[in-house]
Amino acid sequence: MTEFENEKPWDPVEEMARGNAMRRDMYPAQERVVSFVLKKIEELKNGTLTNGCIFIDGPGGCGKTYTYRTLCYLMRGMEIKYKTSAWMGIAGNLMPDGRTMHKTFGLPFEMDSTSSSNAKPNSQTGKELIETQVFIVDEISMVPKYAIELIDRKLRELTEIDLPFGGKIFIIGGDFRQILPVEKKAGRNELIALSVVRSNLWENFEVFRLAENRRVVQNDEESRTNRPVRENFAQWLLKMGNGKIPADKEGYIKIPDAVVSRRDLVEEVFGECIANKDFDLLSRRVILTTTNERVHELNARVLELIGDEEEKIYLSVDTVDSNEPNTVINYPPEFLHSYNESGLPPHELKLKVNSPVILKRNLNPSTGLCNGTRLRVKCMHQHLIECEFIIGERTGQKVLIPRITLTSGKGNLPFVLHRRQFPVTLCYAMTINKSQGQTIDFAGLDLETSVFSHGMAYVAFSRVRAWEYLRVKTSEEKQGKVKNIVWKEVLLADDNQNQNQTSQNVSQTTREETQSQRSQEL
Ligand SMILES: Nc1ncnc2c1ncn2[C@@H]1O[C@H](COP(=O)(O)OP(=O)(O)OP(=O)(O)O)[C@@H](O)[C@H]1O
Repeated sequence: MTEFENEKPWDPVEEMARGNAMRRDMYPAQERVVSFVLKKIEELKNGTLTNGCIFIDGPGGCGKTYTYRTLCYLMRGMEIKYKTSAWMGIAGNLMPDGRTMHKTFGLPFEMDSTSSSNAKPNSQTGKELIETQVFIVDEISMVPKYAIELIDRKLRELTEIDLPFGGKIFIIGGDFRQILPVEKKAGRNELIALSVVRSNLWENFEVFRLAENRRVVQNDEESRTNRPVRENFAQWLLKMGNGKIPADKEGYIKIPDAVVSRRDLVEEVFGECIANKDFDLLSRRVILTTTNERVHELNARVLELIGDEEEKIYLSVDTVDSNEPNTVINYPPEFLHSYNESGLPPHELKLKVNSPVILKRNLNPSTGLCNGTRLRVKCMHQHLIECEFIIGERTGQKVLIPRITLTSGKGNLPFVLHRRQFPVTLCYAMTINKSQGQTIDFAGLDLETSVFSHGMAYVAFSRVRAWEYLRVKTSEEKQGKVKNIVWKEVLLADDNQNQNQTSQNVSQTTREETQSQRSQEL
């Protein structure tokens, strides 16, 4: 049920009370965002709004989602029509009525500067976009600027109002210390150019900063007793994200000794859970690594270690869709079955009861089944897999996963491959890129092969709430050090300024080292 469906399941008075209760608990920077948005809503209502663009900058855990949720409840109370979305379904799912941006704005899957949305004035999407007064878009660092520019053009066209985003209130939030838009084969300059901060629209956004990490210092007993250590972790993460931790000339930074793994990482992360058959604990632990090949290796190894649990192998049906009549001859089934790409489940899907799996497609975002949702296998049938949610509000809730037909990504093969399979893969391990937006109880970071892009190390370290939930495997050569790539051009001006102040203290060497790191990446 969304904002636009007839029978709203909420009562505006209750929602207003809920929003106000959350608002009372806000820290001052969050409150400033809410007051500003409410002022903009007043301007919108009395027809004086000329620019409703707002950016909420917040490192992970600083309460962006909490702020969006508060705003949504207040807007429900005020009967203001809003839409919440994110680039990835998993992030959209954390907000009330959250959807993917593709669904919300009718975006095409492949985009460039000339792309257009399929939302026509008379279509359902078009009508809803016209009616919407406030948009909230999360995880903005992953969004290519073309998407935002396309939305701006579409809203101007639909509303016939020549103001940014057609005179709507357009709130974006995120953290540019995190991974940037993913674009195959794009280098540093191209990725930076793709970022929303490089769009002409960027200058319209009023910037608000949230800087208190509320995830690491929650109001529970554990956080209260460990508060100084937790705060130290939050500050270290921020310094890492801003590129303020001194690095050696290859860009490697020292990490605290206590988190360095000196044993086999798989043993260290999963050994005890496997020995105790504690599958609940096990499924909430994940090893994060840099490449898909390494993910497959690690998943296979952990599955092997889990002794005699019931196992099933599901084989996919792979077919080719091409106008080229010889395709089937050129590409025999063995070749199709051997094909793997990150968006597809494998041909041979080997699962055990209690294995954690991750969804590869948005099956039903409104029920929490998004690309990136983590589940635990409970029962394996021939045509269905029974799973339960591992984390979040739905923990323990049961769901049935059917087989579906998935299609290979555009341009990856000279033809389109259709694979009929359960849309899941094992997730004892996942790539750091895939983990963006996930909260993980305990993470092993497999950084023997170093990270290769902006924000990867920061995303990996910031998935957990405290130092004690991390184990990091570094390379033999760089014992106790990990590579930290920070492209300062995408950070906001103040972060760079603070950085400059700090780096004056840190010494000239750091700057030279960063320069050398940059030239290496280029
Ligand atoms: N003012 C607040 N009062 C109480 N709890 C809060 C407040 N702000 C945030 N929190 C809690 O802190 C935790 C982190 O907040 P939240 O998920 O909103 O952060 P975030 O910035 O969206 O993080 P991420 O970018 O990693 O998703 C959540 O459990 C949230 O409920």
